[in-house]
Amino acid sequence: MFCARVRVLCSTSKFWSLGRKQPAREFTIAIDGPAASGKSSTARAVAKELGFGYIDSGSIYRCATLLALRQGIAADKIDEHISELASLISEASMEIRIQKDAGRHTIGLAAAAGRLVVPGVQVLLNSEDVSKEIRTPEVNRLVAKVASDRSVREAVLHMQRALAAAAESSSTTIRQKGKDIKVPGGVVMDGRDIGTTVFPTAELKIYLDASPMARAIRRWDELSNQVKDAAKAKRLSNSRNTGGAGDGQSTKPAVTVQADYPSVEDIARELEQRDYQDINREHSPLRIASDAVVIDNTNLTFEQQVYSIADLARERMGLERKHDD
Ligand SMILES: Nc1ncnc2c1ncn2[C@@H]1O[C@H](COP(=O)(O)OP(=O)(O)O)[C@@H](O)[C@H]1O
Ligand SMILES: Nc1ccn([C@H]2C[C@H](O)[C@@H](COP(=O)(O)OP(=O)(O)O)O2)c(=O)n1
Repeated sequence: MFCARVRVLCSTSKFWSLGRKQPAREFTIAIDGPAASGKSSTARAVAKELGFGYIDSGSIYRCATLLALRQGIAADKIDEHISELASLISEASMEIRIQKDAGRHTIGLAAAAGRLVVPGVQVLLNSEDVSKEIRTPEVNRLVAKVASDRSVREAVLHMQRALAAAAESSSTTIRQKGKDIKVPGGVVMDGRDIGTTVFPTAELKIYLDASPMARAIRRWDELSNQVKDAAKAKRLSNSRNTGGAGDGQSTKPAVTVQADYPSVEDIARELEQRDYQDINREHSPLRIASDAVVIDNTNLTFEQQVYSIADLARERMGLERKHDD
């Protein structure tokens, strides 16, 4: 059930090299910020609100990291194998599929979003669904290191721009106050350097932030929901295999929810380390673009942040705001 689908085959697509002129765009929203500040969930919901395309640029760096892990490249050997890795990325095909409905894995997200629809995203690397594999602790640990290399960033930049060009929605006309108004098509992309490097002329740049503890707690909530979900699925499959549905006849012990996910403090440490690497790297570090609107969502609801960004975009497109503050 997909409402949008983009595919980029790196080796055959038309690319734009670093520094060359960007393709003309209608309306681009760049959302940057530190890890777990709410970028991707917000970007997906804003894209859905405005009928725009969406690209999660972090997933491209995560795919690059997965390629490195699968090649057996050790974390401390990345530098030695970087040109091999950059050509693997250039030869890879990647597809980002936007799902209409929030899937099982987004239960926490759906709760946070209230009545907002937050589409899920499926990521395909060389036609294989790697949506889950790119979010494992191994990838989390290595991704900032992989993303710090210039040749990797150059290969990913080509992919980002090509994916965005393919994902951009086309313009439509609406009737407002008796007048026909052109609504531009567009794309929302989230990451670390979208407003500074990838789309420096984006029509709207948002820098999303939240306190380190709020971010760690949100990630912990996500993990604990995933673990509970997995345990529930296992319980269901066990009860199916034993022919009962929790009827007390089963000889197998009930599956208990294992606390095999990290503590909030562990997550806070991991986020802090990754932020440090992203902020202090030489190439395209995480920075607040001078013309970005900074939103600290520590005390905002998910809906508040999505609606305020969507309304800011509407204002800049010459449209009426839809939500009152
Ligand atoms: N304002 C908010 N209040 C509470 N939870 C939020 C808010 N914004 C985002 N979240 C939740 O925070 C978690 C991390 O968000 P995510 O979009 O994955 O961040 P990022 O892409 O920056 O890593 C998700 O579970 C999301 O639903
Ligand atoms: N435009 C981007 C997007 C992500 N990155 C890097 C930096 C991050 O540590 C990793 C993973 O990004 P991702 O957005 O998936 O990470 P979080 O969801 O915030 O935990 O990729 C980047 O350097 N530039």
